[in-house]
Amino acid sequence: MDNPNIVVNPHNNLLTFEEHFYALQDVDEPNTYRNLFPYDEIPKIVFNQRVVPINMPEKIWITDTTFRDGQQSRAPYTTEQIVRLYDYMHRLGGPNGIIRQSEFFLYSKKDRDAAYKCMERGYEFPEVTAWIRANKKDFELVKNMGIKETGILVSCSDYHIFYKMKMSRRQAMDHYLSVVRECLETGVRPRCHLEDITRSDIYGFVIPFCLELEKLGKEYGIPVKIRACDTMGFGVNFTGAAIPRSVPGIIYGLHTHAGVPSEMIEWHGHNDFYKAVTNSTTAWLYGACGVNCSLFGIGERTGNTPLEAMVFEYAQLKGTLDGMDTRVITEMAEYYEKEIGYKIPSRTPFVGKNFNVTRAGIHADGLLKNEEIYNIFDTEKFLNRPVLVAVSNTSGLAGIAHWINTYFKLKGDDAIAKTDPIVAHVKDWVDQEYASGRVTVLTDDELLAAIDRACEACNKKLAHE
Ligand SMILES: CC(C)C(=O)C(=O)O
Repeated sequence: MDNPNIVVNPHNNLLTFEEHFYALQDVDEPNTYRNLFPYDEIPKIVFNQRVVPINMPEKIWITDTTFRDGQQSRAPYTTEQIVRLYDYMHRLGGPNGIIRQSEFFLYSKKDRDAAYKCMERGYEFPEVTAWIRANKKDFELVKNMGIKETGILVSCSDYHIFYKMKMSRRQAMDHYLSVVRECLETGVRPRCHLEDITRSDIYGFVIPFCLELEKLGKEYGIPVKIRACDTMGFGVNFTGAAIPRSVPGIIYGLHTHAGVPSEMIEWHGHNDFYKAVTNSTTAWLYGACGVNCSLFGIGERTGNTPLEAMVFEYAQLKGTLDGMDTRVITEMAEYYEKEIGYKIPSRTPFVGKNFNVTRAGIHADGLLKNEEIYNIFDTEKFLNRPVLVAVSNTSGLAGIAHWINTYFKLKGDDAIAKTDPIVAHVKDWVDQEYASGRVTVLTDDELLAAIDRACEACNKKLAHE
């Protein structure tokens, strides 16, 4: 054989090198990786010291699952709410389409109406894609609606294959391939959601399966997307950690061994171990172009990767926002709280009420001297959210002065100093409040009233002098 990349198997079929080495391992018993996931113990992170190279694609992007995985975990949005959020996402993602796609259920008429209404907006980005039952009728529906891509569930761990689907790996793979073929026959681009990849047999199932998917895609001239779903949030990004938990290892395997181009690899994370954001960033760094996110991380259990977080990860990695308008994030948060009625936890980065609010007096003193000392970046410029000091028993004169300056937008020579008598008056009142047993922070209205009283008192004093 001249070509060293072609191998002849015992049945005399010509196999590529990868197919030969990564043949499906059709095991009799499920591999549940009991050493990693003992179930009656906390899952383990093990290291095999295999290190794979960083390989960030030149173009990276975000895809959105707010209306699919995000909606699975809450009461359905109304059509108007979906369209409004979609409009916001279009503005946030900017003209370069950094928020590239958004996926929609098409099960009910209401689902389809929402998808239609978003498509009618005529935006190039985010492209509307589908999530459907994997059968011919639904592929036809996708096609007839003019949608080019649909998600298809292809669960890949033995937990799913053996326990949920009650199949062997071979049966599962054949079943998935026949469904994907049907999709390709309709002319719709399949996006294969490899559910539970972080508990799957990467070499024994995932890579052989992806090699077959690649072949199918080539046969139909339609590239097949691979979405690596960290369904239970088990992924880790530590150097030298072993697959299937290693995010770098999984992305490397898909790209290098299964030959999936970076543009066709997407990571879908969950936050069960607080790692959704960092795992998604890792997926970018090791060769996935796409990370799939939901707005504010709202999704199953602990949620998905928050979309707004990846906007800032993008900017940090690329050194540019590439046209994204981050101020829209604040508008979305306000809309979400006022119109949808969801209270964003106050400490949520970038959007929570307190994300850039400092309370301790000593910090407030620093802020008053130079706000960079206690603010992550110019949050007023990028999020329309000036850095704030909440007034409490520990705020001190500096905290109260900062609150007044921020609230009344007093800058430069107009700014009030912590030595101003008005500040001292307000502080006396604050001290009395806490001395009489108060434990909560002061509200804006209470502070405004205290400032009015302080101004009156100072004016009276001036009049007497
Ligand atoms: C159901 C699948 C596709 C998913 O969203 C996940 O694995 O989190």
